[in-house]
Amino acid sequence: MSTAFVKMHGCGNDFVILDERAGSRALSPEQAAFLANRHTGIGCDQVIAIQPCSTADAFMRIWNPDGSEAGACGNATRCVADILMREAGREAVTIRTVSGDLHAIRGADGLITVDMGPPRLDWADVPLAEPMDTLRLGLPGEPAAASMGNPHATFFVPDLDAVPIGRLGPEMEHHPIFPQRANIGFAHIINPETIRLKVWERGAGLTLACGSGACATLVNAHRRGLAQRRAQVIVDGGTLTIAWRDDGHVLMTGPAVTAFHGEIALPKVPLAKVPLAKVPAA
Ligand SMILES: N[C@H](CCC[C@H](N)C(=O)O)C(=O)O
Repeated sequence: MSTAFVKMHGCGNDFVILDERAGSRALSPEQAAFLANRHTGIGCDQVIAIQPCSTADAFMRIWNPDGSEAGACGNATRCVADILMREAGREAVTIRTVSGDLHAIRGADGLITVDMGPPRLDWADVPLAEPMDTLRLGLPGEPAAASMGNPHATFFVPDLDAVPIGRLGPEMEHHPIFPQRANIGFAHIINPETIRLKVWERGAGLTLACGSGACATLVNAHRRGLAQRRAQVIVDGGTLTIAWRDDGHVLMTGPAVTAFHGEIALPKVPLAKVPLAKVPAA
């Protein structure tokens, strides 16, 4: 029996999105890894399931290519919002995730703004393995840390292209200070309203964009006095506008693009652990 999906991306951060509202399928981690694999499956940075929800427009689940589940995915949230808005003929929807309800609106320019909620800045909420100042972790490079419903560390660097991300990324992703691992952002402050960012994503590797990473980076940059409360975050796949509102909520604005629709036969039996596609050294 084949399964319909839609392939979408936000600034090149790409997704396979399954609509489970007709009948819950509850993907296994192995099936998610199969779908995400760029050699043996469809290929994407995250697999997304849209599921029924009685008190929001839909529930959204997020899997990384290694089969791990995540509590936030900014770029995919815009894509799911686009689907729901088009279906309902509305320009505003609410998507529930394990980290809370996310309100999305479409602007006159067609870009989608998601209220990603407030950042979590206490060490226990990132989470970190021990009490620590999240503004400057006691690690080489002194990254800042924040959660947007998923853990992020931000390294501020003078020259982004000189950073050995292929080595530092996985090293920090798996550092024991991050009991749930972490997404590792490398940010260069061009000016207080413009930041260039690359993210080694937890469970996915280097991606062309990371929406929750852009939010965490703006928050951490402002906390360090390096950026205003609103900035353009330039990622390899495009530009996101991030604003940390005075009420503490972080707004992320950017595109949501449909690449194609398709069908695939989902293997029923648990698959042997699908090898993570080798992430090209940065
Ligand atoms: N790898 C992330 C999930 C996807 C985040 C990213 N694609 C975004 O747009 O926020 C994690 O494990 O927390």
